[in-house]
Amino acid sequence: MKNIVLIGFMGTGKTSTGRLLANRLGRPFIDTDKKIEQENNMTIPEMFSLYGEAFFRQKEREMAAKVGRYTNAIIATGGGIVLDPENIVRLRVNGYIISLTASVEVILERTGRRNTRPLLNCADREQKVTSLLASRASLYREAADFVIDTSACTPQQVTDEIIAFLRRGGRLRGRS
Ligand SMILES: Nc1ncnc2c1ncn2[C@@H]1O[C@H](COP(=O)(O)OP(=O)(O)O)[C@@H](O)[C@H]1O
Ligand SMILES: O=C(O)C1=C[C@@H](OP(=O)(O)O)[C@@H](O)[C@H](O)C1
Ligand SMILES: [Mg+2]
Repeated sequence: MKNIVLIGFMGTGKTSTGRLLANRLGRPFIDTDKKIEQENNMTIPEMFSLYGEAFFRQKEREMAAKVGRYTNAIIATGGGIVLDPENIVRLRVNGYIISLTASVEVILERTGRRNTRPLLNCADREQKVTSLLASRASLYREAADFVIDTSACTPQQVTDEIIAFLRRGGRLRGRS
């Protein structure tokens, strides 16, 4: 079976929805960030501060190539996976690409709880989210087989939508 690959901005719920979806479908769950941390024995904030963002992006590229060869898995990616179009090419070979979106307000609320995202470790988080989102929104949209706005949905409802998408045979039927 094809992988289900969740893409989207930080705080759209890729990690939590992916885990829930995998549990519900009884399929393996992989979070690329978590796997990068485990394989390098270092957290992402440590990686950014010790070696810089470019180092993390290289690890992320290698991880996209690796998990792109899996089958049957639910794969939650990091929000920057779309920055290299080759990552999407590799993830699409065996997978449906599902983009989760959310409003700036919701993203700020969800990412404000724990400070684990180095890119949002700044004075003006709202300005940062707004500008990063503006620069990435088209990348998420263009990569997606299906788009789900999670702003007013629980993770449970988002997984329901993904399961309905799969039951339709992964065919796009309008984007919500
Ligand atoms: N649909 C949702 N509704 C409410 N809270 C959510 C939803 N999805 C995720 N969250 C919460 O938002 C925070 C960020 O979610 P996470 O899954 O880590 O997002 P991502 O992996 O896309 O950055 C977590 O505290 C999580 O519990
Ligand atoms: O958007 C980004 O560039 C990033 C998103 C993070 O993952 P989440 O989207 O799961 O928060 C993590 O990969 C890293 O902090 C960089
Ligand atoms: Mg995540």
